[in-house]
Amino acid sequence: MSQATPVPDAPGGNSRTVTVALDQRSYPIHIGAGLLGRAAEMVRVAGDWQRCAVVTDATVARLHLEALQANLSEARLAVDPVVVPAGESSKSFEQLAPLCEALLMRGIERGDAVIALGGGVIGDLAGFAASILRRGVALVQVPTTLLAQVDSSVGGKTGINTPQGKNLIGTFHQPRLVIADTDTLDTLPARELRAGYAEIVKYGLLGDAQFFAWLEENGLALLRGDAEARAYAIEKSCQMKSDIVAEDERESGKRALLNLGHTFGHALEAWAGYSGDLLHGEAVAIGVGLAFKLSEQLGLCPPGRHERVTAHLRAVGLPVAIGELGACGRGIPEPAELITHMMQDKKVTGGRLTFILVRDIGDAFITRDVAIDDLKRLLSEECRGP
Ligand SMILES: NC(=O)c1ccc[n+]([C@@H]2O[C@H](COP(=O)([O-])OP(=O)(O)OC[C@H]3O[C@@H](n4cnc5c(N)ncnc54)[C@H](O)[C@@H]3O)[C@@H](O)[C@H]2O)c1
Ligand SMILES: O=C(O)C(=O)C[C@@H](O)[C@H](O)[C@H](O)COP(=O)(O)O
Ligand SMILES: [Zn+2]
Repeated sequence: MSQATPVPDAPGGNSRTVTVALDQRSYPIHIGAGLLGRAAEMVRVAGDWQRCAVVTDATVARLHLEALQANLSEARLAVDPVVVPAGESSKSFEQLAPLCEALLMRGIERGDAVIALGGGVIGDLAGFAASILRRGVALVQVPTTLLAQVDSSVGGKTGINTPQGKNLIGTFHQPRLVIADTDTLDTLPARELRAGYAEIVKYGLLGDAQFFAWLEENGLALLRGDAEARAYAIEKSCQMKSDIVAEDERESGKRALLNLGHTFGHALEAWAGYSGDLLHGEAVAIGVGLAFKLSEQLGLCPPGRHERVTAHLRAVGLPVAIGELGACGRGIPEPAELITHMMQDKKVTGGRLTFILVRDIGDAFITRDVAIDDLKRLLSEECRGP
């Protein structure tokens, strides 16, 4: 279990700390209110860095950069921040090159750190830049979306998208510290909160039926701002992800469970052109629904589970079926188009697709045994519209 490794000092107060246990590269995830204004003390404990360059997006810069930058400046750690445009399209070669050059221009050396302040887009992009800058500089993740606090800031996957597919160019580069200030979620739009919630539901579905049942009871309160429910769900999600990453850092086996819903979801995002029409978490929600539907159709999972899972996702306002995509104005994808995108998935081996399917709620498994005809049957039913 990841809790076993000694943790660098926790910030105290009402915050909670989860540790990702990776021997010498273990790191803490601090979760709590008001942590942005105390970041420098945590940064000082995590590493002996001379300077820290904050990378953020334009929206987060407007809302949350000042609190972090002022605190780093007081501790004489700050250089000028680098601000990139907000949105998924920034996870691109077009943004990566100027970002790397901007970091070099600010004199970021091997003994310095990059701080990713923002959602998963900034975490993945700045994390990738940190991993290749001078062949690797330290990374601190300061996630400001629910999705980033429960998922993308943890585990070290970094990367960018290309027309060929999601995250096909990237690295594993673990952060040295994660600071999840739950106050930042107060400014997050409801749609973004729901998208992050989809990844929380994913944890229950892949490995903890009781957690899913808790979400059925408490999910709406969490989304409406219940601080205790939020903190619990963030900690629980980080703990589940940390345990898996500690066992299988580079996804040679078990880590692929974290991809539940993503084989479908990433194909849908590529089809939507990485636009704001379909958020990552929304694509994952649809993908999770499809994983349960396929599992039921193949007789791998008892009947009724797809209904229960999609009922909950629908109740919190997430899409659960490809047919619902018609509403975003792009029409509905063709099954063949989706299969072409799916064939670019990083889990494809020897030309065979890998799926994360389920025996039940809380019991996911990895399989290469889905026949292409079964997939085609599912998609041709799904791509018909409502
Ligand atoms: N590396 C991983 O393990 C991992 C895991 C899951 C998802 N991801 C990636 O994460 C990305 C999605 O991340 P995301 O959902 O955080 O999207 P995002 O980073 O685009 O953030 C969503 C939107 O919210 C805005 N925003 C961020 N914080 C805010 C705040 N506190 N208040 C108001 N607005 C705020 C952003 O400017 C953006 O417009 C995808 O690219 C996905 O592939 C990576
Ligand atoms: O950390 C992981 O491992 C995950 O799979 C988490 C996913 O939620 C995330 O979207 C990840 O970026 C997908 O990874 P990929 O390797 O399929 O690109
Ligand atoms: Zn994801």
